[in-house]
Amino acid sequence: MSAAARCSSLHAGVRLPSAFPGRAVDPQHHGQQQLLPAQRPQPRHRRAAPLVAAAEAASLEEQQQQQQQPGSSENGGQPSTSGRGAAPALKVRGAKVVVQDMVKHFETRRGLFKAVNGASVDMEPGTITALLGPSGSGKTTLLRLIAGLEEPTAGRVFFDGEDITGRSVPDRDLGFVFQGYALFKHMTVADNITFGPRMRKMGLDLEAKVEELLQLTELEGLGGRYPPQLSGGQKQRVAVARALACNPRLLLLDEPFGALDPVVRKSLRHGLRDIVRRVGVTTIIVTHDQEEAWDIADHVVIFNKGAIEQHGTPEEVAKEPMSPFVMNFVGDVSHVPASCQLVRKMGFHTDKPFVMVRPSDIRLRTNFEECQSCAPATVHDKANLGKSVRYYLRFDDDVDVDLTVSRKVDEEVYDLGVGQRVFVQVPPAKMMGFDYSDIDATSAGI
Ligand SMILES: Nc1ncnc2c1ncn2[C@@H]1O[C@H](COP(=O)(O)OP(=O)(O)OP(=O)(O)O)[C@@H](O)[C@H]1O
Repeated sequence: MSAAARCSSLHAGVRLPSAFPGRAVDPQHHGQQQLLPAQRPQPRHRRAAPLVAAAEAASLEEQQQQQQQPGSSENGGQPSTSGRGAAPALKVRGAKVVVQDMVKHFETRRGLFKAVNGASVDMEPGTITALLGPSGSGKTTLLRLIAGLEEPTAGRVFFDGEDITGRSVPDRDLGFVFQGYALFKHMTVADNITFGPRMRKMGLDLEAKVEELLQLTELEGLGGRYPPQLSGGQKQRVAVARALACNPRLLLLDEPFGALDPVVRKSLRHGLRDIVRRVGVTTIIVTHDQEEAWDIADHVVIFNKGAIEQHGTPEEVAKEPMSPFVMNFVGDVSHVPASCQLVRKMGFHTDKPFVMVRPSDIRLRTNFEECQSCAPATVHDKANLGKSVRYYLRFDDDVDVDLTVSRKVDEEVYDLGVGQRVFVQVPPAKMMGFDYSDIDATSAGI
């Protein structure tokens, strides 16, 4: 198998199956809703990327299952999106990273500011962890603390059990990719890639290294170009190749796709996932894009006001949000008064004034006889969003809840008209009481 073929996931428009069966098609996140009318087929409850049609999700799932057959992984037992192994020279043993009680205070004119406030998280070797959270919640600061670019006020970082908190940046075996890529414009692609090994006098066969990395990142033939002669996606791949040139055991990416348009982003993130899996490097990515985090990461860490609100697999965090903040931050929710008909009918009790409901937890029926405990509502409006359809449901006490379904699901299952009566059920266990102060993401500081 040629290296070019190995990197096929980097081709724009090529869609690789997810390496994580069951996650990329999770109905709990950006979910598809359930409609259970009489004599209607039940929808397939799975999620691909938001608004991906159920048929596409089904075919993805089949591909994922094939990928997961015993013996299908050639990457040290790790799932591989391509079923192909890394070039041996590029393969590394990713570090196990443990962040313990990390605190960072910045001096500001208004006093000390707590940017990171007691963050603890473990990252297993070779895994991808996404740091997610609102702007200013401390994601980049934690990344910089792990890199050694900031000195912690308190807390420790361990690589493979070794305390590296006091080590300099070059002594940490890291690779970096930043949003702007920070490529050297006056150097060729090849020189950009070999910059690190040359500075560190690593004594590598630089020509061979460049070839391997150009192949891995599908940039063959572009080694002699200068950065201004590259597209945004190509620059991003050069940045990844350069970050991997010193065989890092931890790769840190801060909004690596931020400057790219959504189509290129999607294609590149699948390529990146494939590359880091094959190389085996432990990877931490800061992103604002939840779809990106869900698509690429084994673990997600949700930040709020400098603290970690929750971390776990994307499924865990989406299905079992542990706080109103996480439930509100991850995926779609509707906010309704705790005293409204829907909440009372479902028998949900809370001492909070509001309740969150995920559209993906809504069950609809068109026949009251089938669900006498349901809350009646009317389809108040229906919006065609291209690949999806949004229904606006109005309950009899004038409380509104909306839900979005893919066009295919709508055609095959929903097909409701404006003014139609529906009967709504939401499992009380899926509701969460909250006050607006619980979901306020304004930075705390001190
Ligand atoms: N050098 C600094 N001095 C003072 N405050 C800082 C410094 N660096 C970061 N901060 C503050 O710390 C908080 C966390 O910043 P950080 O960049 O980690 O947030 P973030 O979650 O990465 O945000 P974004 O998603 O917008 O990049 C912010 O309020 C920021 O203003």
